[in-house]
Amino acid sequence: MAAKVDLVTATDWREAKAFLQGLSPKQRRQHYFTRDFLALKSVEPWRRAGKGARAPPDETPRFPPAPALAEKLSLLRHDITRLEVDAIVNAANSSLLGGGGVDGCIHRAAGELLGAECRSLGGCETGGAKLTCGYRLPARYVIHAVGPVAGGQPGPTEEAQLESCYRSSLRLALEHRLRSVAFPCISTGVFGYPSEAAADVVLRTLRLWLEENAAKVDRILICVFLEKDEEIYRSKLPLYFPLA
Ligand SMILES: NC(=O)c1ccc[n+]([C@H]2O[C@H](COP(=O)([O-])OP(=O)(O)OC[C@H]3O[C@@H](n4cnc5c(N)ncnc54)[C@H](O)[C@@H]3O)[C@@H](O)[C@H]2O)c1
Repeated sequence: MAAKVDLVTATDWREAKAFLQGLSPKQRRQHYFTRDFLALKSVEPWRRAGKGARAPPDETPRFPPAPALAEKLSLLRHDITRLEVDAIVNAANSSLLGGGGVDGCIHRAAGELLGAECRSLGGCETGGAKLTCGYRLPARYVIHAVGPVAGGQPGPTEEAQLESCYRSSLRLALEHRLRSVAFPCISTGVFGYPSEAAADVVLRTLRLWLEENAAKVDRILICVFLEKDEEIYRSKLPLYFPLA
């Protein structure tokens, strides 16, 4: 077992990462930045939470019902830094050196060691993703994904880059045998990707990905922050993950 590390004062991210990776889930809880975390078992799968959701009356489902896939997906409105999952995805920028928005929240909650490990990564291209330890987060890992800067007018390139963020993040999760991954609404804040258009890209991507990989994960969580995003996803989920 690696030597005990104080995550508040430690300066060596490699030592801290090795220490955390050697801890049981129960032991890790002593190092969280918050006591107010949300355990995965407290988050309902869409198969149950979506019972009352209705698609817009003039729209028809784009995929057939797939209850088994709806068991692997969750929608929740929460602060992503408080989710106790294998990985949370960060809406980063190509420097990976932090910033504002959800990026700022994640770096503040994880602590200085997250920035130290990010500095060792040498940035990340748009549409790509890189993995770090979660440090003081309840999430074991952070997957830093770089979304497109859409500035309100996404074209085919930005749409493909947004899809690539999700696929790259999920590929990393499988490579590291992570079974629960929470996504924020990547690119829909400062990067200006319209929320409705982004939700269509996200839900189509997650539906197709889960059709191929459902057995390899326990849960994919869409973690929105704004009420408007919760409403958008609740109205679009029945189009991509119809329950009957
Ligand atoms: N000055 C800066 O460098 C600066 C300023 C603002 C944002 N940013 C960030 O914004 C850029 C990425 O843009 P983006 O639109 O992909 O990201 P974003 O602007 O963080 O928005 C992405 C989504 O995350 C949501 N969000 C914010 N906080 C949380 C939270 N605690 N939990 C869950 N969701 C949350 C937010 O409402 C939005 O729906 C990056 O540069 C990143 O650093 C940077």
